[in-house]
Amino acid sequence: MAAKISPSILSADFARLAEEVALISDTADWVHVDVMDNHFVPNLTLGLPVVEALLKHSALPLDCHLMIEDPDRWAPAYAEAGAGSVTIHAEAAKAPIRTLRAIRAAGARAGLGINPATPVEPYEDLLGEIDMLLIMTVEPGFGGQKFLDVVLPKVRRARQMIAGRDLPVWLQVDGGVSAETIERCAEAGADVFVAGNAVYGADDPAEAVRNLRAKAEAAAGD
Ligand SMILES: O=C(CO)[C@@H](O)[C@H](O)COP(=O)(O)O
Repeated sequence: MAAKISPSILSADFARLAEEVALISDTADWVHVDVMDNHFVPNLTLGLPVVEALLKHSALPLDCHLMIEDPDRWAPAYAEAGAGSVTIHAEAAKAPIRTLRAIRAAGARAGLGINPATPVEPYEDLLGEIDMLLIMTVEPGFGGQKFLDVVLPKVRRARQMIAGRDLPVWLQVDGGVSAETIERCAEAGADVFVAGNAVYGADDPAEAVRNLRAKAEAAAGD
């Protein structure tokens, strides 16, 4: 599958979100929105009202990543609001199958996220319930952290699991993805790349997205 780039607005100027999203709307595929509640992760960002507002101003679908303690309660509302994709964390969800089905029933793609130290194997049987598996390549909570190479073998195993079941599940990596690290992620089998600092920290965010895509596709042999 061709690489998909999902710039994270965590690294954008929160006071100018619509303009920041417009900067990448011609070159990116998705807009990654990090919802953090200061419980599941030690940071507080934004929630449903901001997502609803942003939906009216984004030409690209929103890829909402819920880093919150109670995703079972909140995830369906993001899908109903019009998010293109809603990802819940395996470590937080108490009823993941019900919640993933509710996300799909509301018309969004359902994502399951796992932290760097969470093994992927226990979730193999859930692959049929999801459209995307998100593997964190930093500890969740903040942008601008160093990429964790130690997670790459898990990305490789996840790709094998998905291929083994012949499922159309996208494999997303999130955290520390940059022009220096994206090739390693693509070689390991990732096909959706979240990048915050590498895009919004660049002088030309649109060009940064083009560059990331070119590197990912070259590494994947696309
Ligand atoms: O979910 C998170 C952080 O928890 C990410 O989406 C970051 O926002 C990615 O930012 P960079 O590491 O690419 O700067």
